[in-house]
Amino acid sequence: MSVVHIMDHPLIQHKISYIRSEEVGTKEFREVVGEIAGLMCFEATRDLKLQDVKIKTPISETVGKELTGKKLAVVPILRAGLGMVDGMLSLIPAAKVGHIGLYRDPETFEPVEYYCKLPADCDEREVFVVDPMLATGGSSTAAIQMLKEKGVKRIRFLCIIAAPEGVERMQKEHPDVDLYIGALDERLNEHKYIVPGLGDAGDRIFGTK
Ligand SMILES: O=P(O)(O)OC[C@H]1O[C@H](OP(=O)(O)OP(=O)(O)O)[C@H](O)[C@@H]1O
Ligand SMILES: O=c1cc[nH]c(=O)[nH]1
Ligand SMILES: [Mg+2]
Repeated sequence: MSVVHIMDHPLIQHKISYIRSEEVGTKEFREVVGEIAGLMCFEATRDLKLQDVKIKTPISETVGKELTGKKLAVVPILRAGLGMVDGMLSLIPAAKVGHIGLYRDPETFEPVEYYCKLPADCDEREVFVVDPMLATGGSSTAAIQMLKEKGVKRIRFLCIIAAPEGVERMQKEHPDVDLYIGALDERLNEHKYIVPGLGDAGDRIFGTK
């Protein structure tokens, strides 16, 4: 069964409360989403593997630590996931970036695929899938399935707000994918929006409504 990490860092909680407000405009919303993504990246990379490295400082020789193991990739689910990419890359700048385009059909709530471009060696990388919202779980489970079909073996999923329904579906369909969740909300409404949530993350990041 996957591990569900709910972020308890005060800065993450504070920033999430801030962007929930309908009074926060596009510029600030986008900036703070990026900041939250950076802080969540810090938490989601805690278990990356290290190896010893010899270093000569201006004072003496010593042994330090450096990252080892698989290379990394960040894969945003378009559009809203794009808002998390720069924050992730500010901590893991050598990561490659793939894109998966999905939108949720407003009638059926099923994900519709419209784009997929991944690093050629993505099957050799640890992949961080990012999307601010995990609602029914349709989009994230589909994106992760697409990555698995390309041979990706180690996947983590990061979202800023999740509904219990989405978490349950992710754990059922992808029990090998650990979840990093900024805040776990109450439920979905009749339109499958997260309550209390923050509205439509893509529209708020790009100012399309
Ligand atoms: O868990 P689900 O029920 O699938 O809902 C979550 C999805 O819905 C939103 O995307 P949306 O379809 O609004 O596309 P957008 O990012 O282009 O706005 C969100 O960014 C997720 O991708
Ligand atoms: O609450 C929700 C649900 C799906 N997508 C969003 O952007 N927000
Ligand atoms: Mg949207």
